[in-house]
Formats: sequence, structure tokens, C-alpha cells
Amino acid sequence: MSLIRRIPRQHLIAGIALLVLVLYPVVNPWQPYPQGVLLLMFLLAIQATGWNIISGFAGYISLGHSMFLGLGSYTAAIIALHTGVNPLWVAPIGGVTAVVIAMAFGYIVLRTRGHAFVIITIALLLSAQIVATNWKSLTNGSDGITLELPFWSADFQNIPFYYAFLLLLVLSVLFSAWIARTKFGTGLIAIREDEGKAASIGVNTTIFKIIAYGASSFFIGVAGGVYAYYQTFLNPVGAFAILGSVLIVLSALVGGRGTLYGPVLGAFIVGLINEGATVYGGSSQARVLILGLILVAVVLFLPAGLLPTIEKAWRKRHPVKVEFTNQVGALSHNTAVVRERVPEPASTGPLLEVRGATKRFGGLTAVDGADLTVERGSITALIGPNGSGKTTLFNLITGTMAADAGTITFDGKRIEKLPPWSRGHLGLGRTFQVTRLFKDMTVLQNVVAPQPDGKLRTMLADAVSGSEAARARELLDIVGLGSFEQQKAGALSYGQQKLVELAQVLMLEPQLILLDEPAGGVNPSLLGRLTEVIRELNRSGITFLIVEHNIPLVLDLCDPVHVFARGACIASGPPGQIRNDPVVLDAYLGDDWRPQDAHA
Ligand SMILES: Nc1ncnc2c1ncn2[C@@H]1O[C@H](COP(=O)(O)OP(=O)(O)OP(=O)(O)O)[C@@H](O)[C@H]1O
Repeated sequence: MSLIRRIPRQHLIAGIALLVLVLYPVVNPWQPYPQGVLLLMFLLAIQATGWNIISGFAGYISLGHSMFLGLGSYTAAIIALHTGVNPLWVAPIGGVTAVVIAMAFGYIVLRTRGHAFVIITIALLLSAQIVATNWKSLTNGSDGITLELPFWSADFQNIPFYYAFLLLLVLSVLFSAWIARTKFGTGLIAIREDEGKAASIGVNTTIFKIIAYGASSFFIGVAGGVYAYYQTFLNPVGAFAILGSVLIVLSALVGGRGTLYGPVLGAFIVGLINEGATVYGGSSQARVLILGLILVAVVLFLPAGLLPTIEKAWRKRHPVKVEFTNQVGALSHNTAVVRERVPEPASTGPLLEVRGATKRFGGLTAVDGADLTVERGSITALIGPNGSGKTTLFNLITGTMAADAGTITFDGKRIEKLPPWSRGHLGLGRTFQVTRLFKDMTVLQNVVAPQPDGKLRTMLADAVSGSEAARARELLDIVGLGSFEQQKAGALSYGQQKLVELAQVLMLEPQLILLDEPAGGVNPSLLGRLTEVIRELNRSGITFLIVEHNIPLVLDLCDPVHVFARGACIASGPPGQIRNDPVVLDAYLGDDWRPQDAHA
């Protein structure tokens, strides 16, 4: 009994529903009609669950996903036609075809985003229809392909299909659940929330999206092979119908995209309505009209979908109590768990060297041939007036923006042409001036999300338990936010979000951390401790480059200090020298910092 209690409620309900569905044909074997309705719902649920990987998790909305069902159907049907093998046995090849085509096209189309991507996916679906119509030697054109009837008795014709689709549905949900548990899944959600930020924490967004597109198509392709045999006939218009894609999207939206069971629940609801509209609506136009109205209603009144709305209401009635954490105390006591970096023997010379970096925005030159050196093991400051180009220089160093000219050398390697995630893998981490946490993810997921390298093993590591999650918890304890791990990051205060972002960047195991205004918005009582944490991290081998307007903090913490004005460095040196430098006083610090006698 206690074991059952430990199973999360949603899995328990899903398990009971599965048991009922497994038993249904046993109890009611001579009912081909309801079995037929249910198996089509399973088919829709398989497609919605697949769609959810690229469009729910990664946020790339595909309106042409039924293409993969058609591809799977045609693959199995063509093989069956030419070899005489039963389409059921070659259905997995339909899945492989779908994956290969998804990844090949994904390589090109996933360079676009938003509306452009949506339109391209529709274009792909329609192109597949045109190809199937015109490649007559392979597909028999618009005459279509007729397959042999199932080899089992017509008395229980639907039951094998019923179980085949149910099995595929269970497998696709398990596959989705596994993805959601891995760092790959966390990376996909990071892409959905903020793709630029995801890239800056080592997520290879190109590879992640292509794999997600391929993964989203596999079970749909396999189901397509089974579906071809179920229908025994397929033609281009039916196999690549846009309405099929609309049903998939609608299912996921109704149930809740981005959730595990939402697309399945939505598919059952939409499938039922679709069937009801076909039977009782009078015509196929009525079906389209009813589905259109549901889409409008969902977008207007249930934008998050059913499951997230129910979950939100539940959380409102049963709020989680979060214990107050003494962050100051936590910061002072937990710094010992910071991993010591073992310096590599070849690690000599400056860690970062920027030479002649230039960035123009139209007529404005934000960074103007800037030079900057950060010595290994230092806490270097970059200060200067508002708009002098400090953040833009950070963007050039981390690859968030491409430089128009100049070279950047990090740890002896030229990096100015590398994508941001490769710079992250080399050990270059950053925080942002205005925090850019993934607000819809939990605090723990935020800290687990960074990918310190490009290895498949790291991508597939467990993000919920195991060593990565343990490390993330350790880092959250360092910044004193361990008890907030299950909170949504967006629910934290601004100062807390800054600390989570610091923990997040530490997950990259960086050699150099670029901190953009770390003190901004942080509680003054916490500031002293924050500087201690930075010092402690520095002692453990991490180099810092800090942009900050809090001059006392800079002078206390950093050495050397570089001063930026109009996109270039105007002075560099130890803090004592910088605070008295007349050029710096004129350009940035102002009269408040002039020595008293000079004032007089
Ligand atoms: N994406 C952009 N498009 C156009 N102009 C930009 C862009 N980003 C920055 N700029 C401009 O480049 C200049 C330098 O901006 P930047 O944010 O780098 O300055 P900063 O020194 O970091 O300032 P602050 O201390 O206020 O953060 C500013 O004039 C800014 O308006």
C-alpha cells in the first residue's frame, strides 16, 4: 500500500487507465466499432506525444507532423508490395525512414524559428503529398496502393491493431518520459524558453533540435506502417492530409503541450469529439467547423491546456511550504564544497586575450578595436560609463554576437569563430546583466541544464537524480537556495535569481566566468557574502571578469581593473592606481572620487 502511495498521482491514474484499456477487448471482444474508435485515438495520441518532443519540449511548432505518418505508411506499404512481407513486420522501417527524413530536413529547416518554421513544416507536408502523387513508379500516384487484408479472422479484425497501437502509445510515452528526465530533455526546454541563453550554457542547440525532430518522428513513422495495414489502402491525399496535422496540434494544446500526459489526454478528447462530429455532425464540413471552434476556444480560454491548468489550481489550493533559508549563513558555510580545479601543466600565460575587437550596430560602433587581457587566476574588473560597450564586449567573447573584426584567444585557442556552446565547453561561462533564467523550469532544472561538454553521455545523463542532479543540489546549497529546488525559477526574487544563475554557470565547470553586474539587485547584506563566494571560487582556480558599477565593491574585490569608454579600453591597472587616474576620473568616476586635495 505504501508503495502505491509513493507513486506520483499522475502515473497512478495513467497506470489504471492503461489497465482498463488493456482489459477492454478481453471483456468486450465482439465490439469492433468502439475498438476502432479507441485505436484511432491511440494513433492520434502517439502522434501528439511525438509532436510534443519537438514542439512541446523544444517549442518549435510543427504543423506538418502528420507527414511522418504518411512516410511510415508509404514505406511499409511499398516494401510490402515489392517483397510480399506483411506491412506489420516492416513497420519499424517506416519509423527509421521518418527519422532519416526528419533529421535531413531538420538540418535545414531548424535554422528558422517561429512563424517561418511553422510555415515550412506545412510546406514540407504538402510537398510530400505532391511527391507521392507524381512519383508514380514508386507510389502508384493518385491511384494509391492497395494492400492485402489482414491474415487473421474478420471476427476480431480490430483487436490486433488495437493492441499494436496501444503498445506503440505506451512505448512513445515511456520514450518521452525518459527524454524529459535527461539533460537532453532539460536542454530542449531551455531552447524553448531562451535559445540564446541555452547556447551560452553549452547546449548545442543545432544538434539538440535535429535530434529532437528525429526523435519526435520515430513512433509516428512506425505507427504509419501499422496504419497502412489497418486501412489496406493509401493514397497521397489521405496519407499527407493537413487535417491530420491539425488534429495532432489540437490534441497537444487541449491536453497541455510540454507535459507528459497532456497530449495523450488531449488526443482522447479530440478523438472523441472528432468521431462524434463525424457521426452526428451530418457532414465532414461540420467536423472541420467544430474542430476550428475548439481551437479558438482553447487558445482563448485554456491557453496552457487542461493538465497545466488543473495542476495550477491544485497548487493554489495546496501551496508548497518553502522553509526560509539563511542565505548569508549558507554562503559562508558551504563554499568548501566547490570543486578544486587542478591546473593543467600547459596552462600558462593569459587566459583570455581580446585584440582589436569591433562591433557595429548600423552607424554606431559599440566596441571599437578593443584590446583586453585577463590573466589566469585573476579577478579582473571591466568598468566604464553606461553605453561604453562592456556588455557588447561580453557578448563578443561568449559568442552571443559575432564580432565584425578582431581576434579572441581563450586558453591558447582562437575562439572568435566558435559557436557559443563550444566556448562553454572550453570553460567559458557567463551571467547576464538582467538574469536570464528559464522561468518555467524549476530551480533544480535550471542548474542541471548546462552541458559542460558535447558528449552524448553527458546529454543522456539523468537530470532528475544521479550525479548531475547531485552536483546541481550541491551548487544550490553553495548559494543558499537548496530548499528552493522545486520552485519555478520565475517565482524567485531578483537577487535569488542572480544567485541561481551563478550556480548554473558553475555547473559548466568554467575556467573563466564573466559576471555582468553581479551586485545589481542583490540585498546589501548578501553582497559581502557574495564577494566571499567569488573569492572562494577564485581560490579554487576560477578566473573572473566582472562588469560592475558598484565601485567600492570593484576596488575591494578586483585586480586589475580595466576602464572602458566609447568602445575601447582607456586605462588599466591595479585598483589603487585606477581610482586616482585623472583620465578615469574625467571619463567615469567623477568628482566624488577625486582626492580631497585635488578637489580643493
Ligand atoms: N543589439 C543591439 N542593437 C543596437 N545597438 C545596441 C545593441 N546592443 C547594444 N547596443 C548599443 O551599443 C552601445 C553599447 O551598449 P552596451 O550595452 O554594450 O553598453 P554597456 O557599457 O554594457 O552599458 P551599461 O553599463 O549601461 O550596461 C549602446 O549605445 C547600446 O545602445
